[in-house]
Amino acid sequence: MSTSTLMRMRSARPTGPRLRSVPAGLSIQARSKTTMPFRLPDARNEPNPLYTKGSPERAKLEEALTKLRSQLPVRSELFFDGKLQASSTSIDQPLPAEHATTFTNYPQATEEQTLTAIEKALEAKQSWQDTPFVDRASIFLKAAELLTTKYRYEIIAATMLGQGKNIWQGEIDAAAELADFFRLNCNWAAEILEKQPTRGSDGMWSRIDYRPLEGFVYAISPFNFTALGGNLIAGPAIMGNVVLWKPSPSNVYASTILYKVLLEAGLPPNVIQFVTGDAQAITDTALSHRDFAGLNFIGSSDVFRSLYGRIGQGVAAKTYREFPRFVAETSGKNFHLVHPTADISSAVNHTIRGSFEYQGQKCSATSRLYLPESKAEEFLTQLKAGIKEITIGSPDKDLGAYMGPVIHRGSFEKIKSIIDASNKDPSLKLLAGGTYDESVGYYVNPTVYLADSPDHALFNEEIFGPVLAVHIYKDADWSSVLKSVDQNGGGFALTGAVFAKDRVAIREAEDKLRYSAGNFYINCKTTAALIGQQSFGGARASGTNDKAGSSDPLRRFVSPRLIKEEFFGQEGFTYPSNH
Ligand SMILES: NC(=O)c1ccc[n+]([C@@H]2O[C@H](COP(=O)([O-])OP(=O)(O)OC[C@H]3O[C@@H](n4cnc5c(N)ncnc54)[C@H](O)[C@@H]3O)[C@@H](O)[C@H]2O)c1
Ligand SMILES: N[C@@H](CCC=O)C(=O)O
Repeated sequence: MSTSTLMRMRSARPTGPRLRSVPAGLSIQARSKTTMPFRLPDARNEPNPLYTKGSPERAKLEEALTKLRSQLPVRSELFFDGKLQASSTSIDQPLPAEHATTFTNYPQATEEQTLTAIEKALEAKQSWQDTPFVDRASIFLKAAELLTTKYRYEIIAATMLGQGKNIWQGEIDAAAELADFFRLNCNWAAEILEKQPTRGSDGMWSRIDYRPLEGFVYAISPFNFTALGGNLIAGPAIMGNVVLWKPSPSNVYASTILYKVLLEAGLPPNVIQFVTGDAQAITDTALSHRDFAGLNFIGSSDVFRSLYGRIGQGVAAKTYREFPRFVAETSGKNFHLVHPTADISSAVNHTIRGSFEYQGQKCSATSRLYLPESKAEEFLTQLKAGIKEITIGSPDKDLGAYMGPVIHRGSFEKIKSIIDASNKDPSLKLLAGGTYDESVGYYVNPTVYLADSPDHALFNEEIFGPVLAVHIYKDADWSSVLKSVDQNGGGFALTGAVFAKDRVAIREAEDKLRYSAGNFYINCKTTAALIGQQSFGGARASGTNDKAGSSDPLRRFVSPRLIKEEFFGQEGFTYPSNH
């Protein structure tokens, strides 16, 4: 064998670590059609106007609310195959604040329509995945701009009336968080596309082609955040996937606006199919399809369990071409654990917000509170005083109200039955609320029970309403209360917070509660993770913990292909050691 042949052979094998220089996060080459490097706008969070009385933003929002009121009931859409679709049946969503008024009616897709939507999405797949990343990203960046300008007040108003949110809750959800998701998903996608092998050898180049999944992604969104539907579709779509989106029946109208904004921003109509109607029927059709490739779900754990089981059966029966991916963020039973050294008034304020903002209808809402005996009276006195200041009212007729209605009759009935049973339970002491009023809308007063036992059902069932369970522990029992916090919570592990000044106590809580919450907060409430700063998700029964608000879930919706290319021909097949 000639010397030159040996040298070439060696050069085709790894010669040790060698870092290729990757331009610091800037130069993303789209897979096709464009070779221009580009830089995405820096990741940022949308600023929130304050909406104080008399401010220009408040005036614009009031105008949008008045206009929306005058149009009720508004029509939600069924949109697939590039156009609005007719439907022979539709369902009414009452206004949560006034159940006698219909907020919207939304069409119900037939099985045939759902199938057509899937087929049309699959037809659009090739051209969407061939669309350069720069163009896909640009559509979502433009949609964020439209949402925060032209459509800001319209979509906030829709979220306020349809979901029963006050101004602040509407703003942080439907304008800010939604725009953050559209913008930051572009940055996260870029982060993934840039992840390329950094070790190389002379004579060859290895690279990764981040392929979208081969089939379609099925996105199912919950009622409580307009932004979450936007995130469930945006992540997979920016990575080049086509998506069948089934919005929540209790968030159809705001989701319709969101969808139309994407079309206006230039999204080809068949990339995301907007299919409304019966959850089980649409899901049956989607999960029976050979091209079902991934589920992006946010909702309750029980629904996810049934979907997981159903997909498992499909996998066992070889229904699908590929093993479907799932990303699912589900329920919580979230705790505030207060140490004797805590700043009590701060912990009280955080607890009021965590438990009662948006009527406790955040997956992250605080619903378990653990107080040390030495500070319990001080804490509870302040808590009760704070609750007395809480105002409740219609999102648009009483703009100053802190709380509004819960979402629908099903939710109201569930909370009401828990309150009725708790009011009669001798092992519970009612500290605040315990009342509700459905004469006009689905209103539940902020409610607090003190429980004899930390094992009571109130510490273990997700209520999804403004009901807080309190347990008082002896100061000396800090270690055993940590155990109780971990072991209760209904098997969920979404969010939790410790309030303390003592660093040793904080360290102990952080260590002992390592698996009790996917988002663990120190001296701040369990709600309000800020996209891009606090990625979000829980394990155990709270979901797959893929951390919404980061690049992680996007990685689930790509199927990387490793490409290795050699630059020299192979001359001979024997090894040097053969000679
Ligand atoms: N962890 C998170 O990030 C997060 C965020 C928001 C909400 N949530 C959870 O979501 C729940 C509240 O939202 P919700 O009331 O809309 O939840 P839900 O589970 O009732 O519904 C969620 C979605 O699933 C659909 N669905 C319901 N039954 C179905 C079935 N049998 N088959 C297929 N789809 C079905 C609904 O139509 C909706 O689109 C709470 O449990 C809350 O904790 C979690
Ligand atoms: N990410 C939100 C909760 C979303 C669930 O409802 C929060 O952190 O409060």
